Amino acid sequence: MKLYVNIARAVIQSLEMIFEQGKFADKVIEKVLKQDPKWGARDRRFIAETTYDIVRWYRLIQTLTDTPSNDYWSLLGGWCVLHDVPLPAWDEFNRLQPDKIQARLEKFQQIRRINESIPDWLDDLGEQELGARWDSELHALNEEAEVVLRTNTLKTSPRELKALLLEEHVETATLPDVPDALVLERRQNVFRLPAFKQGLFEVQDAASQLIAPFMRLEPGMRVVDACAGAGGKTLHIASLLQNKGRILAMDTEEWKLDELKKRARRATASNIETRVIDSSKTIKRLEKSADRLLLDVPCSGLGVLKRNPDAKWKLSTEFIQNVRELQQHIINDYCEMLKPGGLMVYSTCSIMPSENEVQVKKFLETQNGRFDMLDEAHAWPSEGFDGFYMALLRRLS
Ligand SMILES: C[S@@+](CC[C@H](N)C(=O)[O-])C[C@H]1O[C@@H](n2cnc3c(N)ncnc32)[C@H](O)[C@@H]1O
Repeated sequence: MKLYVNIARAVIQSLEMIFEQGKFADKVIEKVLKQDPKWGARDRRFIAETTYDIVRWYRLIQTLTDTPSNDYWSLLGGWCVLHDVPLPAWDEFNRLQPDKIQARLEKFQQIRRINESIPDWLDDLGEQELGARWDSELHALNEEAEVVLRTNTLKTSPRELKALLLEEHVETATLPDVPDALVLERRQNVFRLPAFKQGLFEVQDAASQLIAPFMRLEPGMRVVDACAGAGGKTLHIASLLQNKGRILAMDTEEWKLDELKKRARRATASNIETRVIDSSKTIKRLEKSADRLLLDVPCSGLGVLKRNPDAKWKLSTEFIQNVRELQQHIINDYCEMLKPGGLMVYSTCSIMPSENEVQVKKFLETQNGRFDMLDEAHAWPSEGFDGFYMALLRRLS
């Protein structure tokens, strides 16, 4: 493995955009990779994977190289040393001493927050909230995320899709507990495949694919997805309803709903209506209208650090506190859209109890017996996919 200067520059540029300009890692990679059409698949993979890896291990590499936090060349050099990539004799790497880096690795491996590369405050929070479980979950959150597809059952079956992808040289594996999921054997860009353009699948983590089936949907139902975003779960709901019944997809961000509409067209999901939430009146008008309600609320994202490792450097205690308040507001106000006897799912992609079971408990207490909980489940990062929480609640009156 040899490091070429234009590839190294692309990694440095990506790191600067993520750390200095606060941009999201996935968007940065997408933009940087468009810069040079001559880069082959290996170069592209190297730029993307190395950037993600340095973001993931930022604190560890910075400690080992003993450099200022914005010295991205030293971070890349440190990454090369740790991955046995020969350091080119470039001025940018002059100050690095590979032997020292290796020696410091042994020392700092003993300190979890450095070895697992996490800010002190976040390590404290995880420990406080999850106790002994935090150690294994934190470790798992540093693994690379799998690429998982969700078969669009409005157009094909997992079996047919698997065979078709194989013809396109994409090998996948099925998952026994997630019927529509296919896991890629080898990471690759699936958005270029004809099968994607034909709407035969969406990319959606296996844990995220547990949410829609948890809603106990039946074709013909009236469903409200109140925090629909760009519609990852809305489209899954549409598949499960077999295009029968109605889905109202809502969000405060219009641009996300616009993206949802595009995806729905590709998927031939014909029963989705979108509505922007611009005031509390939008919710009030829908009182007692839904058989099923999904509240996939905004959260810290602390269950999905495998795919968004930059979040651990951007989150703050203040943000998490604000998001907890928003979650309480959403569950208490939006629950009124449910018909008596209807079911709602409260879900997050966080593993922190303060955003999950604690929120649901607080909600049930304030509702004085109007709701009860029928079921609750966790998907843990240590089980191989993203971390999610889901609670199934019933409106009694
Ligand atoms: C976890 S994301 C939803 C992801 C989406 N359900 C999916 O599966 O792709 C939470 C969404 O809630 C939206 N949101 C934020 N504040 C909201 C509010 N007060 N009411 C409804 N949605 C809100 C955000 O714009 C974001 O799209």
